[in-house]
Amino acid sequence: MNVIAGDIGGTKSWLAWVQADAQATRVCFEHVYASGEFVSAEALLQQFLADAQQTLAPDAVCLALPGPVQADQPIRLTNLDWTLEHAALQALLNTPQLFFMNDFQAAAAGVATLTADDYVVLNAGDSLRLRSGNGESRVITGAGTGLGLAWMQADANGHYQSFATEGGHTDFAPANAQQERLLAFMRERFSHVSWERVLSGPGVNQVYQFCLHDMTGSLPDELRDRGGAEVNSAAQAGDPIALAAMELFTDIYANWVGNVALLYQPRGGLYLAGGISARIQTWLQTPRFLAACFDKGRMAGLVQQMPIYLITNTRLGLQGALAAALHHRKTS
Ligand SMILES: Nc1ncnc2c1ncn2[C@@H]1O[C@H](COP(=O)(O)OP(=O)(O)OP(=O)(O)O)[C@@H](O)[C@H]1O
Repeated sequence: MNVIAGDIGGTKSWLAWVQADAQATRVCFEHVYASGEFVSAEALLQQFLADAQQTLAPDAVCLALPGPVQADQPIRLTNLDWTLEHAALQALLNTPQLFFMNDFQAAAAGVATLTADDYVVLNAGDSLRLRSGNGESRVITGAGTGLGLAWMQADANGHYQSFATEGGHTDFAPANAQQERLLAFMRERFSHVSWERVLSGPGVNQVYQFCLHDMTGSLPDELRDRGGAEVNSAAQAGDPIALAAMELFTDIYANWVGNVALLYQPRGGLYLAGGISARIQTWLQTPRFLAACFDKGRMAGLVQQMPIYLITNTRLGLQGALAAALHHRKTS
């Protein structure tokens, strides 16, 4: 059968046309598009159909979307000015089955497709004692254009079902005096300061601006617009303000990961994904990351038991959307 799988993001959209049978899957065409170059999902998919040059109609299409997904309702994306209408897209794609799912729910579904080369261990936790993932709950979170979070629970057959959340939009909580100053700085700019406002590409820029203001007392216009990639490379080049910003970002990322560990107790694994995580691998492997992650007072020992993995395979969301489409076809 012919399947289109897509991982739609605020920055990039990754689409693939795949042929699958009971034995194997074969990628016929795959491409990563810059989301901002398209006015709508329709425009993006029209371009994809033209590029893929397939003659048959797809039997199923699964699109992973950044934002809350509710059946039978138009879907507004969180960090992209697109609204997706199920019926209109289904007609455009000429498919009998079009599924929408949350992007981190898809990333969660993609965890089952990973091999040992696709992730690194940040904290071994009790995974060896528990023989990792044997029916234990798992959770996946990560910073990209936004901050995603989904959790997974194994069913009676050992197949992990994934569940979306909008946890990235919960209230940011500062863990120390410096972070309290950051919160005050951000409250002047946003009516609601969520974890995503801090832990995302735009968030790296906010943290950098805060450090600039906090350390020098001024905020020159020419230094305001430094994106995640620019701040990260300036830090590596030794820029003291960018360095302070990346350290603060790493601490706050760790605080969030520690919170997620306490909320879900994911003894099957706490996975980090998202476009930023793999790109800041060196920061996540510094001792300060785990130190801040475990800094949970009387519950520090509990957080230490959770295995924490950094996923380095950037194709995760696409693989998850494809796995979900194939599983759905099999069970429907
Ligand atoms: N080297 C880097 N260091 C830190 N941040 C980076 C780096 N390169 C890119 N980014 C940030 O990563 C973000 C893009 O993340 P990602 O690739 O996950 O995009 P996306 O899949 O479109 O996002 P989402 O699914 O969250 O909407 C951008 O905001 C960018 O600023």
